[in-house]
Amino acid sequence: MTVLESIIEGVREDLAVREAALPFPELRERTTKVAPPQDVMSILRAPAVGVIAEVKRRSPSKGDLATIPEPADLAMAYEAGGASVISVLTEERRFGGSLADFDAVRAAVKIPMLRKDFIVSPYQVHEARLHGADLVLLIVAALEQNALIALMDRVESLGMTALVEVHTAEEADRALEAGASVIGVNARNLHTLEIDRDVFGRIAPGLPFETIKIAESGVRGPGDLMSYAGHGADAVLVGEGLVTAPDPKVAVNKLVTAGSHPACPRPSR
Ligand SMILES: O=C(O)c1ccccc1NCC(=O)[C@H](O)[C@H](O)COP(=O)(O)O
Repeated sequence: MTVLESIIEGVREDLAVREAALPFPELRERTTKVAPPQDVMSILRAPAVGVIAEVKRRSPSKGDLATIPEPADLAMAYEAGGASVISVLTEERRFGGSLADFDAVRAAVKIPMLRKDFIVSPYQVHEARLHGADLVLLIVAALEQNALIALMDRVESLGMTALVEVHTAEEADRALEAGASVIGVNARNLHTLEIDRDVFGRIAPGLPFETIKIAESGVRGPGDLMSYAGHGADAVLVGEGLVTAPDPKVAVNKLVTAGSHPACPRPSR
């Protein structure tokens, strides 16, 4: 079993417990009463290379990264530093995240939020909306094509934006066939956990110019952002490099400053 398969096994077990506690029809009903999501596309289309700053306590590849006793404080630092979007990992077993973290951050920041999890069921999409998500991650490697299409439809029908994650050219083709308008190219292979920062440069230039392109993982400083920008990134998604920084607000701001610097290559759109 690969790392991704084992994560998903745990996700399905935890999901069954939540579904038993709050049946889907009741969840769906509650979702209709939440304030509408923000327009993430216009934010991601801004001329500067944006920063999606992630709340990430630990990971299968690195173990414990940061304790993050108050996710809201970290998220407010990210927002003050100029982040465009906050990503909160809600997977509990491997990443130490939760929907309670998501709620705490949602209550503290105004900018759009991404639910970062291993989404395999419409139930999780409605949960994301109920908790105030604007953007939902869908990982192509974790989904059959029909499921990917159905989950994208579900995300969009709730007014949210799907960030469709790929790691190979074949997965990028599947994302495009499914109609993805925001594609994240993850440098991390979720089966082996190896990071290859060159993957973005191999895949992103082949995507349609109107597709929003997000470079995920392995950003440790402005140099990595500039390099991804050179291959057409509209935004970078950063976890470890921010949660382990001595001052996350300063660390985000260095990336944001690099992304808006005149010397930073801009997406050709
Ligand atoms: O981070 C991991 O080890 C990991 C392992 C298996 C599946 C997903 C994983 N991470 C999710 C992410 O893609 C990252 O949290 C995100 O792209 C930020 O990466 P980084 O800046 O390198 O922390």
